[in-house]
Amino acid sequence: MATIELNNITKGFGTATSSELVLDHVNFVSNAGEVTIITGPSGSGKSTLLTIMGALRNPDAGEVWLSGTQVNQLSQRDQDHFRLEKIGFILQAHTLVPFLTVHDQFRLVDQVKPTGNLTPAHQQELLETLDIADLKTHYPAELSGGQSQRVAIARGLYTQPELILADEPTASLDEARVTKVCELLAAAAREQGKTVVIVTHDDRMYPYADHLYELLDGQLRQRR
Ligand SMILES: Nc1ncnc2c1ncn2[C@@H]1O[C@H](COP(=O)(O)OP(=O)(O)OP(=O)(O)O)[C@@H](O)[C@H]1O
Repeated sequence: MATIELNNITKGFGTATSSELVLDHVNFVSNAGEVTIITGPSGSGKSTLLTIMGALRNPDAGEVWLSGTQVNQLSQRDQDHFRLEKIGFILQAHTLVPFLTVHDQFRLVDQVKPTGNLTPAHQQELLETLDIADLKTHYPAELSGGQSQRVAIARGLYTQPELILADEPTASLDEARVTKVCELLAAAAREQGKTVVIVTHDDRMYPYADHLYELLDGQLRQRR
């Protein structure tokens, strides 16, 4: 069974009189243990596709199947619960809660999802790998773009989710840290059987992907 299966997804934005079709009958499959990268020009709909994949937004038509559940047919409440249990999002850095320290960003996760998260020792190991262990008492406004990004990555992996969906996770990172992040995401797929989908322009990430897709003119084409 595929972990992610999108069937004939369409999504448009616009008014009653004019609408732009961003996704035009898109099909996609990803399995446990795989890293998939989706690339494409700015504005081609990559983030829209990722948010549909993560049940953050519903398509206009088509089916979104995650781990055998058709999530776009669930109620809002059941979608929320599904996301919490199964999906780790690594979105842009501004998703950090501004009034919580780095440490408390994780405590908040513990409050909403009390089970299944990394043990304190594994959390510490993750923070050290990402070189953010010394930043626990800092607030998001006190972090650089790259530091915020690494906190968001750690928070996304902390819940040990079955599906990891990342939007431009390396945009503010230098070469060495890009390698670290890629190794972490690849290890989550290959060693822990997670399904990892990354939207990125960053060609430094491409070597880590099992499959590479390009989104262009509403169509998703497999490049590799
Ligand atoms: N909520 C929305 N309301 C109206 N239009 C939207 C909305 N979200 C996205 N769009 C439009 O859909 C198109 C695709 O946007 P999206 O952010 O998915 O592209 P992208 O490929 O991720 O771009 P980038 O690489 O620049 O982040 C754009 O034309 C955008 O203006």
